[in-house]
Amino acid sequence: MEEREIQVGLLGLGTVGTGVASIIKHHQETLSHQIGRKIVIKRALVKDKKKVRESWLSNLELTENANDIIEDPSIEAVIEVMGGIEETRLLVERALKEKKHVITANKDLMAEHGSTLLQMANEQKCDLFYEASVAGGIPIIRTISEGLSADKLTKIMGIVNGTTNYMLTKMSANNRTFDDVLLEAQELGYAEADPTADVDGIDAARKMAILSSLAFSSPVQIEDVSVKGIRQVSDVDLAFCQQLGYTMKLIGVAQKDEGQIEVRVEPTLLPNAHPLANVHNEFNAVLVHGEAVGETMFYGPGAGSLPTATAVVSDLVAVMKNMQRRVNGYSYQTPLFQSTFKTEDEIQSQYFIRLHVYDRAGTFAAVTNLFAQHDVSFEKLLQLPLENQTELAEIVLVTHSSSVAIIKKLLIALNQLSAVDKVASYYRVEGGE
Ligand SMILES: NC(=O)C1=CN([C@@H]2O[C@H](COP(=O)(O)OP(=O)(O)OC[C@H]3O[C@@H](n4cnc5c(N)ncnc54)[C@H](OP(=O)(O)O)[C@@H]3O)[C@@H](O)[C@H]2O)C=CC1
Ligand SMILES: N[C@@H](CC=O)C(=O)O
Repeated sequence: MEEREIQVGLLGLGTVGTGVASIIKHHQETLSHQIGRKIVIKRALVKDKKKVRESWLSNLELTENANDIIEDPSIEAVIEVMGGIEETRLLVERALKEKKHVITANKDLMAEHGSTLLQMANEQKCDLFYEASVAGGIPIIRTISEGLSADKLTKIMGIVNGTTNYMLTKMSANNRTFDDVLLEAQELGYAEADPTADVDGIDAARKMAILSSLAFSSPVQIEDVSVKGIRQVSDVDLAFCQQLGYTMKLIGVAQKDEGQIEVRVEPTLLPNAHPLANVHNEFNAVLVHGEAVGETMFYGPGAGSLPTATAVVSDLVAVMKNMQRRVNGYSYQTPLFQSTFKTEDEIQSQYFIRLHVYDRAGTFAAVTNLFAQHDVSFEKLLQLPLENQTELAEIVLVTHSSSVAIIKKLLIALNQLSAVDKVASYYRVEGGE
């Protein structure tokens, strides 16, 4: 090994791993200019060495045995881009015990085991950085933990999953089907190996747990996040959204109010003029609100090989700068305060509600009476015959802000009303009042 080299081990050489290798190869000059050392990938762990890979990767030494990286004393930093939780956790723990710095893009791992791993890294005087785990190429973790560290953050609201944003964009603008656009997002390398986590909102929920833990200095677990994915979003919902002047996005919201936290992820309607309504395809954006700074917004590609790899390699640069200063082991702040979580009675929200009703005299009056009984007022409204049906019609409305608990009671009562066939769908509306 040349004296001015740093040897790193790659755990994984898929979409992100290949991007990391590419950046290290093509940006070597810029990187070594910053850190004074050349970065060399000593070895990459893969599942299947025989798999056909891009020809320029043929110089990389591949292994199917993680020990070849974890137990190699010449490797000073390990980049984990293989995904998964349990097997990966053991590898990361072993790497830290071997006093190797770790960089990971794995939000599943960090949302589940982040605090334990960070504590371990701290004890071992090793860095554990995870910028790529949230919002791909947007440096949002460093922004929250360093750039805005002087402020008291009160709200984070964002699009933090590239796959579902890509899907909703294509479904809304091009009338494409869910399965068709999901396949395309997989082919483009945006989706997880198992895309269930993307479409069911779990990936976004993990990212919101990571962001809110940092922003509010409180431990937020995945179980604390209320989650709904985009599976049930229909072309009819998207068409009504457009008619009423809204855009549907999978939105993550985390807010802290008088010590109480609320974190959720769900398909949400935004007025078309809302900044997040204009974030399309695989792009992500995060609005961060602080008491002193007011509102800030961060935008960029949320998934994909090179954007994500940029975050990973920037973490490696941070590790190497810390090595030069001998200050490794203090990766971002660790949660300090315990918080309580808000109940549905304490959360106020607007809702879009679509009903299938029996098309007869008195139906509309029965529906509006029920809204009045629950003290829920509404403004926007469409009432249309239901396609291919003689006896059913569709009522679409947007409520004014009400407590979520009351809206839920109203939805149950609507389902029981004889004038109503069913509540066809309902979504939260953000930024509308
Ligand atoms: N794709 C993206 O846009 C983003 C991904 N991430 C995260 O980055 C990580 C990697 O994602 P991505 O690159 O898309 O995943 P891929 O599925 O494309 O790549 C995974 C790589 O890890 C290897 N691997 C997987 N499991 C094992 C195992 N048990 N033993 C040895 N090698 C293994 C695979 O080997 P082989 O090549 O032989 O199959 C492959 O090289 C995940 O945690 C993901 O959530 C984060 C932000 C964005
Ligand atoms: N599957 C994820 C990849 C990046 O985290 C996404 O689509 O956002």
